[in-house]
Amino acid sequence: MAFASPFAPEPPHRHGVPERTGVLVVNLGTPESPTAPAVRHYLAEFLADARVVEIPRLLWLPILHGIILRTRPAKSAAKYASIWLPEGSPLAVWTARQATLLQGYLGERGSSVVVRHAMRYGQPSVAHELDELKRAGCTRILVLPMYPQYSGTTTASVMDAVHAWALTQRNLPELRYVKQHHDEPAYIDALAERVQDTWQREGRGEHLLLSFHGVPQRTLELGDPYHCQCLKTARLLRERLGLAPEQMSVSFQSRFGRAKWLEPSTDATLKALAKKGVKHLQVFCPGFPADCLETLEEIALEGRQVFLAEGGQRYDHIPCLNDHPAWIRAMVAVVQRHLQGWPVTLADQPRAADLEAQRQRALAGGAKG
Ligand SMILES: C=CC1=C(C)c2cc3[nH]c(cc4nc(cc5[nH]c(cc1n2)c(C)c5CCC(=O)O)C(CCC(=O)O)=C4C)c(C)c3C=C
Ligand SMILES: [Fe+2]
Ligand SMILES: [Fe+2]
Repeated sequence: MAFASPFAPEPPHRHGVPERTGVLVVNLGTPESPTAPAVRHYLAEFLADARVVEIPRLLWLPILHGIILRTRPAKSAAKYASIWLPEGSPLAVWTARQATLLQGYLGERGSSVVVRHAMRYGQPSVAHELDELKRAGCTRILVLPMYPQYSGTTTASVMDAVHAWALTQRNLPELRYVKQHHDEPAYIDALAERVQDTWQREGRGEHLLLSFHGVPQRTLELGDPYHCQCLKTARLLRERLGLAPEQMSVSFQSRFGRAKWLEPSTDATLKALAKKGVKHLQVFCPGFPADCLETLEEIALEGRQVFLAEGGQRYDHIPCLNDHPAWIRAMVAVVQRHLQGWPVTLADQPRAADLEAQRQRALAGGAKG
């Protein structure tokens, strides 16, 4: 008698079908709507991940379900409502668009590379998108987390989700990961272009603040390289922009819970800069490839109020990389470096003049929103 197999059945072998390579762009995830129930559903999955909150489950789950998920969703939902786009959550809109553009730059569908995107928490799930890549004939898959700086709290959790899917597969694809790209020259170039775009439009501020998402201080003490990688990104960007050390600061935002998080906090830094007499401040978030709640609400809205209340006069939030062509080129560079050794046929390297046209075509054809 046959018993149920833990491994998914495979389609019959197909001979002569060209093998393809998949690229899976993965970001954090975001609620389906800016409502308390949707935010509760999202936070329940996100904050139950032991990579994210490193407290023994027996202690943490009662706090999560008994306190956090009863109080936080309504407050967070109001914040989400203040930044929601007609097409949906900014994080979802930008991530989908980035994947579409990356596909456009790597070659249109039908070339040997297939690009899809997934969310670590919520939809489209990592498992579903890996199934789709396999169904599309991908026998090799490169996973590209949208976290330039590696952290056990984020990047490793994306890897966990891939491994959980792999446990269900009989015929595994070859798997590779982009672990980090915090010092990739094309990423630093894209960050610099983003800042320079704002300098051209608004003039150069007196000071540039780089705000990265925070993590508990303890993760640094336990060997997480995140803090170090943030500082390296910041130094490379400062050198690339030709700024002196005293013209730029680094801070960490979005503290959660009572434990000590990385310092200095963005909030305290905004106050300190205003008190020191900085009148025109520009704030940028190099660790977030896509604008999201943490950049549009916490930095662009709340941060401005904090700075102006302490005596600052001009505050510019520099948008995240989003669909900036220099960022899509940087994604291409990162992917190409990681595809080495795999038999990939990319579309002919597009001429610079064709890139913008291709970008517009990709946007018109495929992007959500
Ligand atoms: C509870 C601990 C948290 C850790 C550790 C953490 C690390 C971390 N997060 C990002 C990127 C993003 N976080 C976002 C939202 C968000 N983050 C936490 C908590 C931790 N993050 C919460 C509770 C939330 C939800 C919003 C809220 O209720 O405040 C987002 C934005 C999501 C969106 O929908 O727009 C991003 C992106 C990184 C890079 C990181 C560690 C390096
Ligand atoms: Fe976060
Ligand atoms: Fe926040």
